Amino acid sequence: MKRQLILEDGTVFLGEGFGSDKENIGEVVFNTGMTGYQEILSDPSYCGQIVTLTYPLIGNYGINRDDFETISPFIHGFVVKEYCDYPSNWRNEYSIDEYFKMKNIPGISGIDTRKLTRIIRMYGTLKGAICSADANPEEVIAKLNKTELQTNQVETVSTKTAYPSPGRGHRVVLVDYGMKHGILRELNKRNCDIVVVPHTITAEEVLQLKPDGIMLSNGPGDPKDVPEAIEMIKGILGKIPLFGICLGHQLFALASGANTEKMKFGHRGSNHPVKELSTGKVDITSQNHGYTVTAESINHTDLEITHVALNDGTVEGLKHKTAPAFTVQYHPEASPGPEDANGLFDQFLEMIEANKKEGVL
Ligand SMILES: NC(=O)CC[C@H](N)C(=O)O
Repeated sequence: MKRQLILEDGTVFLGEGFGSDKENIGEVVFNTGMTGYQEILSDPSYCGQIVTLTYPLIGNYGINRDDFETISPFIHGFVVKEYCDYPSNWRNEYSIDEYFKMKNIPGISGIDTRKLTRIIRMYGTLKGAICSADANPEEVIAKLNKTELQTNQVETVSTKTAYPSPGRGHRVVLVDYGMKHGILRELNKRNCDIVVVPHTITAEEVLQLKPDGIMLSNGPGDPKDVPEAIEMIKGILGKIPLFGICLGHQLFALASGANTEKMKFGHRGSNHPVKELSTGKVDITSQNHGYTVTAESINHTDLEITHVALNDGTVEGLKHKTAPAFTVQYHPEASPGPEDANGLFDQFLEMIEANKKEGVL
């Protein structure tokens, strides 16, 4: 079935539909990862976005039971060059087409994704619609120009109630702003006694759980749209060791008095080099973000930049000068992508242990 991808700048692409035949609007972003489409389509940080993949062949290993990053995806659409309807892999359970039909997500194939990516790089991320082939482009463009994109994505994706993921190790409160399962897997692997909590949790409620540490998860949207989270972080900063990833990193920066800004087209892919300033060590990292912490805004805070992106020099890691707290813009849990930065979870646990010892003395 023919379908269209229409962008707010007036570009119209004609392609073949797969998945749901629903019409969807979203912010069109590109991801340069060569594998890992299942983790990408199920990462809640893409809530409200239409993702195009620059790797040209998508779907060849299907969808399996084990690689999801959330139970139900929040992505608004998938745009690919060549779609494979006959996946071949021993773990394969569904084709993307079958899976997207179940989850009511539209996909479009046969698109020149290289051209689309160049448009996004020139223009910046822009609004787009996946719609039927007989939709009138002018009407769709007018609608795109009128439509305000969602700003309550964290509320949409965060858990509504707290739940435990018990272990015998350190008690970690994991705030779910749109948490990827990869973060939970890493903490489980290290035997943490985890309580996953909603984004609305207050500082008092966090402290009542008597945690040894707090983790701020990744999540969708603009960090400035989650003021309750910024307040909570201000209330616990310095009281318990803190580790934040991606949106968690941005929220930590805002709570510490720094600023964030929207990037032109963001970082989304599995091979972003990041340098640790204290050692000069470079990690290849998995990334997915459209906002960044403004480097100059750090000067007036108690924060220190620990990591920078080698591609564009943007802030990739922060630590507090006095409180036990550090955060990264990239994804040490990978899923998908390289595991170079996985040791940051161990650093978090070492920080918890050091903090406990200090408490005893
Ligand atoms: N993966 C994330 O947590 C993304 C953070 C934020 N939504 C951004 O786009 O920058």
